[in-house]
Amino acid sequence: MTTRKCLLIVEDDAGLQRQLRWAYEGYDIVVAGDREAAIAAVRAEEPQVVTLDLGLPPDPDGVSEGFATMEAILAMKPDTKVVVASGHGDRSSALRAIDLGAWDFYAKPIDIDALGLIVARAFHVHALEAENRRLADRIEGQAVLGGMITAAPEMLKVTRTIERVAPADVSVMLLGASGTGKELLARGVHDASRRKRGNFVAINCAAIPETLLESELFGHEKGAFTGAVKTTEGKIEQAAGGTLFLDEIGDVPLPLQVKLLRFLQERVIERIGGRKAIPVDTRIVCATHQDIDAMVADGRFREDLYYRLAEIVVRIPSLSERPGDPALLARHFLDRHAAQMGLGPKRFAPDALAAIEAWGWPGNVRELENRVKRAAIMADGKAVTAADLDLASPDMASGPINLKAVREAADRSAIRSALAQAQGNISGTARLLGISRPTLYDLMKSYDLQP
Ligand SMILES: Nc1ncnc2c1ncn2[C@@H]1O[C@H](COP(=O)(O)OP(=O)(O)OP(=O)(O)O)[C@@H](O)[C@H]1O
Repeated sequence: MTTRKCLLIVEDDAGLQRQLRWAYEGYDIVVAGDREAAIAAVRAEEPQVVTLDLGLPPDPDGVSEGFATMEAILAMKPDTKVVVASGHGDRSSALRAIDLGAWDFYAKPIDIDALGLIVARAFHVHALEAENRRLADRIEGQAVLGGMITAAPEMLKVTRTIERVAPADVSVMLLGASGTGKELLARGVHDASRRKRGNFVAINCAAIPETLLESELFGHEKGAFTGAVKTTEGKIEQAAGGTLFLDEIGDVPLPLQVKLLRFLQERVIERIGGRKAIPVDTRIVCATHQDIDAMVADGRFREDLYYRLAEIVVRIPSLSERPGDPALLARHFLDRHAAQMGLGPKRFAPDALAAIEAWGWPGNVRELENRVKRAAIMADGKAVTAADLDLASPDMASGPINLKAVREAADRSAIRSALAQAQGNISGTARLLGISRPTLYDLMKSYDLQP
């Protein structure tokens, strides 16, 4: 299905209206001369992209009507890409417009070719975002792994595997780096199994001192050791009829591995200080970020326990191995945290999205969520920038980075700073950068930068 592309031109100058109406090919063009007509056109035609002159009647020399029109359009259809026209040298209104949610701006007098590029890119991004939302809705709609957001084929394969093995009551071992979503997937196993009405109990074996881990897992009888003032069930018993998630299984010490193996073989436990074997029906899902095969090979992890725990092994790709997921997840977290903290709608500035895709995400989804949450609070206006995410210099990123994106970011930042120093003068900017004017024009065109 091809969607009709509709462009709304909001312009009060009749001459410019005529010029712009014929400047584009491939779009349905609608023209409005004031706020009321613009709002009516948005309601009736639902244009994906709007070019908006800020100086509209009754305030043709000011910006108040233009901003009021933009706010009304974005309140009605927040996904609309509004491209704002700023008067000669009026960069402060342009920046204010971006802050209030405009997609981009162009400087008057109009260069039809440059504006055509901005409009084409706005349609393209609008279509991509609509597709992203459609995918996210489809995935969020899946009951089984309800909280899992992904559109990457590598991860969708993982979620399909989880859905298939969940009802089979086999033990599952999840292998993946920290913050890749292992606990979320373990919950997914539980929720998709016949045990979903039972408890899901999680324990991080690396976070509990060795001396306490046995009691945490197996429980103890009253008086079993100093401080054991009452009989206490361990996590395995608490998860009876449900699922126990053993995170960082590689950190379980060897003596405790023996006890765990006995439970898995005989399905009974003995509390510390207890004399009787208690039958317990608990399913185990475990996870580790360590190289468990190597641990088995050099005797740090029992091979017999490994085979009991790893009837099914699922490898979870790191975030950098899931193309498109960083941006998809970032938008999801931004919407969620902005709403939770009552900050009003927020969106990412183009430099933020480029930085998100370029970053290596060594801390995976957890790092992404933390950065986005912090950035939602730090951002001054509606637009969250790369600096708010603390990702201003992708060349400092650890892990795999995208060289093209790094070069582009460096080019953009050098051109912006030279433009500012030369106060928008093209010859002066080219001189500062040590390049010719035509080269500067080409670069500005390809990066959509305005003087
Ligand atoms: N695909 C995803 N969609 C939405 N949220 C996710 C996704 N993956 C992870 N998260 C969220 O990211 C955070 C980290 O995920 P989780 O705790 O499951 O990772 P983990 O691999 O178990 O980490 P660790 O090994 O450090 O314990 C959680 O808040 C989780 O809800």
